Amino acid sequence: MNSPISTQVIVTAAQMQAIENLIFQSGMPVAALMEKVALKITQRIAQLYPTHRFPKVGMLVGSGHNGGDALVVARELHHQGRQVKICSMMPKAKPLTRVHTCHAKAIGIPFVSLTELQDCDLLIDGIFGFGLERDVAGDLANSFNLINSWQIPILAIDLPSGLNCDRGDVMGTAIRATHTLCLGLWKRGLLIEQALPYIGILERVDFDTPEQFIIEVLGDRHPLWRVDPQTCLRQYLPIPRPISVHKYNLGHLLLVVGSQRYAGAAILAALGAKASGVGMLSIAVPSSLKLLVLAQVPDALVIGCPETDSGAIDSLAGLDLQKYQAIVCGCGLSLDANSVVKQTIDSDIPLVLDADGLNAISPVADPNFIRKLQSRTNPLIFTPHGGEFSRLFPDLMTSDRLDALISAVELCHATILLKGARTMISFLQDEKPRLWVNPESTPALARGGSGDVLAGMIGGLLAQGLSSSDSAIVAAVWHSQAAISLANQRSIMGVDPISLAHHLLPFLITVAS
Ligand SMILES: NC(=O)C1=CN([C@@H]2O[C@H](COP(=O)(O)OP(=O)(O)OC[C@H]3O[C@@H](n4cnc5c(N)ncnc54)[C@H](O)[C@@H]3O)[C@@H](O)[C@H]2O)[C@H](O)CC1
Ligand SMILES: [K+]
Repeated sequence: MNSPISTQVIVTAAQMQAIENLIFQSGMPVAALMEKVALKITQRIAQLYPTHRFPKVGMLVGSGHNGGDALVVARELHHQGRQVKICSMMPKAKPLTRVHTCHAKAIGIPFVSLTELQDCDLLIDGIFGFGLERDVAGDLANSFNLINSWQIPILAIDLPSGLNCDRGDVMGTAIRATHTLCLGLWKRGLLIEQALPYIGILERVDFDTPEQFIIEVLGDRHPLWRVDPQTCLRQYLPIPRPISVHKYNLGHLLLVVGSQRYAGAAILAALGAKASGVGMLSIAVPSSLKLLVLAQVPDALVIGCPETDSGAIDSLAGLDLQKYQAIVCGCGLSLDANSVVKQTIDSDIPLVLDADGLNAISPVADPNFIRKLQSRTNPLIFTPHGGEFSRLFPDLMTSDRLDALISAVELCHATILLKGARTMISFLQDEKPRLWVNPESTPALARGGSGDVLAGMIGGLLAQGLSSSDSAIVAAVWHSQAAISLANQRSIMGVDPISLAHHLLPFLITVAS
């Protein structure tokens, strides 16, 4: 994923502070950086919240440099003609915050009690940034709850006050922002699902963090990265095709999918795979589903397999798995096809395991089986949602999502795509774990069948020669961006999986233009 490092790296508060210290030690004054950051915040406020619609702005100011940022913003907004009021939320302040307080008073900005901010059109949250040390409690917690009850738009500087910068959890209570301007580098806690209800729309305000300082603190094998969706799609899609290429050189993908109970999943995975542009698509289904699937995907080679009494695939007898460039196994398979799943793992062909393909191997606990997974020479991709992940790795879900995912990857050496409001993809790179967060999605995707489309897309990209990590990341970004685009056209209720699959390619044209 080729973008400047500062646009993609995810850091903890301690790492951000260490990078900031290098900036200061090299000669940049703290006050100068605060001015630079605050001016950029002010410019963004002017774009997002124009004066004619948001004339009265209330500043919530804490004791640290987050409060200092807010005071510089207050000064600038005042000079630009807004009606600014400031509420100092804490009695003491750091020296730099104190001098900005004095200046703001001297130029006539009123300092008021909290309740006097209730008539504002916009609130700026500069109470805590990455310096939050303990739970928000007592009167301060009551103030946070009061602010949240007002229904006034709130723009949070760096992060919503009360959110843990690293874990994204609420420390006591937190401000529910409508917009968050993350300063400098992406903070870990802002990319964690439980923080989402507090963050609103998330943006990063760049202040030209020097790359050498980032690398000095993070090293060159930093694990946590945020995908830039537009860059990712432009870099990888559409997959270029030589002018005289043959369909057999564009990958042959096998889907091992479907059961009488879950027939639709086979079709949805096939539609996702088709959109990937894969050269040849074969679909192994229980024989009773063959005509149904063929009618929906006439361009695929549909293979009717022997089936169990319950209508699941009984065996892949007669299929030479070695002739495929990739296999997707699991969508709608049911739990009666477990032996088939084992067969696909034993084949050592690049493999995507989804849904019942994952349930068939849950929990991953037997040391011999783990060794078998580790010793595969070809890519193995797991695509669990949270529930499937917990069943796969019951001992790991106790820690936070990012840590749990990295531990799972270290355990079984697979590429794992953990689905959710912030889908994360982790894998080993040069034997070290790496994790990418897909930062944009839509709740429109919380719908049966979305995951089947995704699994097919990943398989199609894998069969065409993308690495396992690139296949998973590119498919996740494409899937979610197409869903966002479709939701904009048809509302959040209109993103059913068939429509989504049909929208994948038209959406791609809009990205390229
Ligand atoms: N490189 C950058 O990202 C820049 C960051 N800036 C801004 O500075 C803040 C971080 O500032 P800092 O002073 O370290 O911390 P805070 O402003 O978050 O506040 C800490 C302050 O609050 C006290 N405190 C902590 N927890 C509690 C609590 N639960 N209850 C009461 N009081 C608490 C603590 O003792 C401190 O006094 C960063 O987020 C940016 O907004 C720079 O301005 C520009 C560069
Ligand atoms: K804040």
